Amino acid sequence: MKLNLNIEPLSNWLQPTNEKKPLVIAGPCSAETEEQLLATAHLLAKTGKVSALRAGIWKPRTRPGEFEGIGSIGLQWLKRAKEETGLKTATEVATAKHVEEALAAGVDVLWVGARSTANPFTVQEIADALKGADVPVIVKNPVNPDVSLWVGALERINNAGITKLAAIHRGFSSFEKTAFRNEPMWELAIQLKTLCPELPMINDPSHICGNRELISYVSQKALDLDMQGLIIESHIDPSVAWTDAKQQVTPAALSDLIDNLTLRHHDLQTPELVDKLTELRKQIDKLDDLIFQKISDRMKVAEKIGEHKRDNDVTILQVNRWEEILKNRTAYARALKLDDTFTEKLLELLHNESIRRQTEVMNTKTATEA
Ligand SMILES: C=C(O[C@@H]1C=C(C(=O)O)C=C[C@H]1O)C(=O)O
Repeated sequence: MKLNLNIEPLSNWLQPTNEKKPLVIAGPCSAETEEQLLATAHLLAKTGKVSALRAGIWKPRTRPGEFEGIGSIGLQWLKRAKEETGLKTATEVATAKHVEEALAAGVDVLWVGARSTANPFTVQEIADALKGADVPVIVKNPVNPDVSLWVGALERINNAGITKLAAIHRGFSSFEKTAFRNEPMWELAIQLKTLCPELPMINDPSHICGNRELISYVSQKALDLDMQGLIIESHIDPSVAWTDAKQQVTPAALSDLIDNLTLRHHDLQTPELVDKLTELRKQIDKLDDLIFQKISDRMKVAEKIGEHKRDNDVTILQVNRWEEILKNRTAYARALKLDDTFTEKLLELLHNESIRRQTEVMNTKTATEA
């Protein structure tokens, strides 16, 4: 399936400040005071590495009673920051009223937050308010790992006539506690990119990481996955930030971080390098064929086991055997330098398919019964 969006290239509305560096949108999680926003904006502009200033004006907070954003007054601060620094401005909108006010105040880029993307009513309300406007909109992934909701939100906004469109990958809520605040689940960003290769994708390492330490690793990985830009939270003094203090970086730290990122080419630069890649890809093609032949052989044996079980009234699932396979194969694969998690996922896929095939066999009548 391909996703048919009518979109303009990112370069039509936002460009990196330097072609050797990624596109960067940066700024505080929240606009707190006019002084904080202007001081941060000036330092960010001075780095020469930032194309747009981000700041939350209306903040969706999980629990009531926390700082819920400075509100409409912040739009005037953004306007002033833009006049003084020349940086474009970006803020989150979650209601029709936010859209109207942000457009009236001349905000350059609007983004739809993860909680809004998860709710089609909210996205439709935002889309309706955007009708007739020629403003860039970036849509964060939904909080839950569901690419359809992300796609649906992009379609609703695009159907409202917005062609300056991009996606933000900010990671997904997960039940498991990991090193990340939001699990990157890179495979979902890859899925969206595969559905719509022309859709610009911007990574949000601040919200994926939840702490400063991992930001450069996640940023580099995003660039290596061919994402076009980064949106990074930066505060003049993160230690006193009213929101997300742990994940914000100073403008100076942001500047160092960008200096240390490598922007790789999308394509190889010479015919010799292309030939080398083609040769290696031929090897991959052959190996993939062999893998699938072996998987097919394995499934045929599983079906024979299924027939044997059917003829002798034995259950398909045999937990002891399954556990033995998991243990032995993981050890075998580990010795071959394969990652345990990868091996377990692969074995689970094989086991599920083996069970599905045996279920079919079980429920097929034998020649004598028919
Ligand atoms: C094939 C069998 O049936 C099931 C499938 C297995 C497999 O595909 O390896 C292992 C154990 C069973 O849950 C079996 O019993 O050996």
